[in-house]
Amino acid sequence: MDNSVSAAAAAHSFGPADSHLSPDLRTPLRPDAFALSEEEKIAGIAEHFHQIMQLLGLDLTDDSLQGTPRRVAKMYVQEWFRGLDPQHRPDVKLFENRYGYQQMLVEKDITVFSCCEHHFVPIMGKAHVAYLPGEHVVGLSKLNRVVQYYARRPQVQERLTRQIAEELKNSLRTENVAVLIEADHLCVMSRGVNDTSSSTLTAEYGGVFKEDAALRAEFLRLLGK
Ligand SMILES: Nc1nc2c(ncn2[C@@H]2O[C@H](COP(=O)(O)OP(=O)(O)OP(=O)(O)O)[C@@H](O)[C@H]2O)c(=O)[nH]1
Ligand SMILES: [Zn+2]
Repeated sequence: MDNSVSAAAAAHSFGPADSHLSPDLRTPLRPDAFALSEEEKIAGIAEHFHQIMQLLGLDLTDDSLQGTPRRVAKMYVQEWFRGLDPQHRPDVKLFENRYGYQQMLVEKDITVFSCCEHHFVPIMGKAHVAYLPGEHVVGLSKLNRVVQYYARRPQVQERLTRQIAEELKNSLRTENVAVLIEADHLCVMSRGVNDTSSSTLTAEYGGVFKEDAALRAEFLRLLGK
């Protein structure tokens, strides 16, 4: 590795990528993943995407195509893969449970827009998350933000599901968390096996959700499943 890159990586104030997650759940990132600035990443990706388009035989002087390499690069860095950067990790603040609410809270139909790490095409679907409040409750939007943060990375659905569950367990300070994701994979729909009707369901249950079949059934009933 180039010395200047490793020095910059070492200076990143967030430490090793995903160090707050169990090693088997971390997205595979190199130690120098954050050594380049956002603009340096965009410029580099645009250059490479320009090359891809050239190789496809496209005329990059065409008005409509000219801006595409930079458009794609910005989309990757600022939107599709913004969840790789720990600076975007949501700050999940807890509040004292003054309401004495002890039942399951479900946040359902959270939009999942992710990217298949095998083919770099979209994964689109819904996440449903639930937890049992103890002494603390969380601002509802933080549940959506946690889902979005981990979705905005190259992913497989199994890892995405477990990353969200582990983050919620840690930040909500309870094991009593459930995550269910139903999603369509464009790599299955638009190429290869070309199946437009199948979809993928994954679930992770912690604490009481893992032990209590009736609670899981109640979760699924609240989701209308
Ligand atoms: N487990 C898992 N597999 C996924 C996910 N997204 C895509 N895949 C699969 O990853 C596999 C990659 O397999 P390969 O055989 O290397 O790729 P491929 O030749 O493009 O496979 P086909 O899609 O069958 O044409 C495919 O079966 C994909 O359907 C995911 O989120 N989880
Ligand atoms: Zn794929």
